[in-house]
Amino acid sequence: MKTTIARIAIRDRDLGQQARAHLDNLTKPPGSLGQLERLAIELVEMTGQAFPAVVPPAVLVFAADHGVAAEGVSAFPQAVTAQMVANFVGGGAAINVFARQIGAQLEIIDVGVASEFPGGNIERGVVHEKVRPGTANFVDVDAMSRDEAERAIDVGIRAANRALDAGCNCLIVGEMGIANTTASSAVLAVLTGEEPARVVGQGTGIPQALLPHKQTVIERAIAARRPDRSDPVEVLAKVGGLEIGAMAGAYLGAAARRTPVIVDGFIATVAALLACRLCPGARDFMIFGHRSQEPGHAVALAALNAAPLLDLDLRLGEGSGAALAFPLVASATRMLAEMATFDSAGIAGSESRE
Ligand SMILES: O=C(O)c1ccc[n+]([C@@H]2O[C@H](COP(=O)([O-])O)[C@@H](O)[C@H]2O)c1
Ligand SMILES: Cc1cc2nc[nH]c2cc1C
Repeated sequence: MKTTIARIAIRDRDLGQQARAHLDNLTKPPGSLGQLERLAIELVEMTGQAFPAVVPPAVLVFAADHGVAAEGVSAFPQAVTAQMVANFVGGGAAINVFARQIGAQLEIIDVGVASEFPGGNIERGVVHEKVRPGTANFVDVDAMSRDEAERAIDVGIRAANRALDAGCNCLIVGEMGIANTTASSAVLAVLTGEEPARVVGQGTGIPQALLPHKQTVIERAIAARRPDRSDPVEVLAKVGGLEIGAMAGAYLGAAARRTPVIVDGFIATVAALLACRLCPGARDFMIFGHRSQEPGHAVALAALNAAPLLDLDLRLGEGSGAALAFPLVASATRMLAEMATFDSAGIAGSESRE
């Protein structure tokens, strides 16, 4: 982790200025492509390329279980994590559909699934990087040890490096883990100092009436574990999750290689906040794909000063919202590279008006 963080450089603002000038020469009123223009400049600054490439993208989905599921905080049983991993391998989940649509390489990483995969161990189709078979119930004991938290982050760094070594130019990072909205809310409450009441939500769809119970579970855990909010690895170890750590690692890995990464929904954004607390410079390489319906997402986005590209009422996870945002990111790069300039198209610019 330390060597990866040490490699994270700042954005190339000078090249961004040149991209601004180029954008203003393209055949459109200056600024008329709005946020897409800002996105294009950000991509230039991130990659250090005047004409950045984001294809092909890679989707990384980190799966893990959570001991806190035993508190009855999810609408679904823990076994669904392993069952959904089997579904990812079979190609039938939403992220499979969207990854195929955008021509993405898709990798599923088991960083801590607790239950057996249906039909036995899945040898092919899953990268086996299990740090431990699920976290412990953090109401009673720490979710994991500090060493395990660091190993989970390293799993994510390795996954990012594999995708980039394979020639992918943009990362889309997602997760699967029953009860991970409880862990994410706990991490977010600690990192931001917000009341758990402000960051708790229905996750997979628990009834409104169960929200006070979920909130109490988070409050009890934070009171018992007392994580030091200035130590992100400790927060992850005490009240976090293995896939949350791995996602944070993947963002660090992308940033270290100047590669844009599209952040998905609530859990993914809490992991992004964790990565930024480990290394503030990682923020410069993040694009926020969508605004999740989970109420804590707004808190996490505000903590990162982030404005997502889409708002589609999603609350799925898996990287689905980030994958849906990818075509916009690709459009920004194609606008830069393929649009004609006023000169090349023989069109009068606004400055030639009498
Ligand atoms: O990405 C989101 O914003 C999001 C919001 C709510 C739920 N999820 C997904 O639902 C699971 C966690 O929900 P829960 O209720 O089991 O904590 C996990 O697999 C996530 O991928 C994801
Ligand atoms: C079916 C199902 C699919 C998911 N994908 C991400 N989280 C999920 C949670 C459930 C329950």
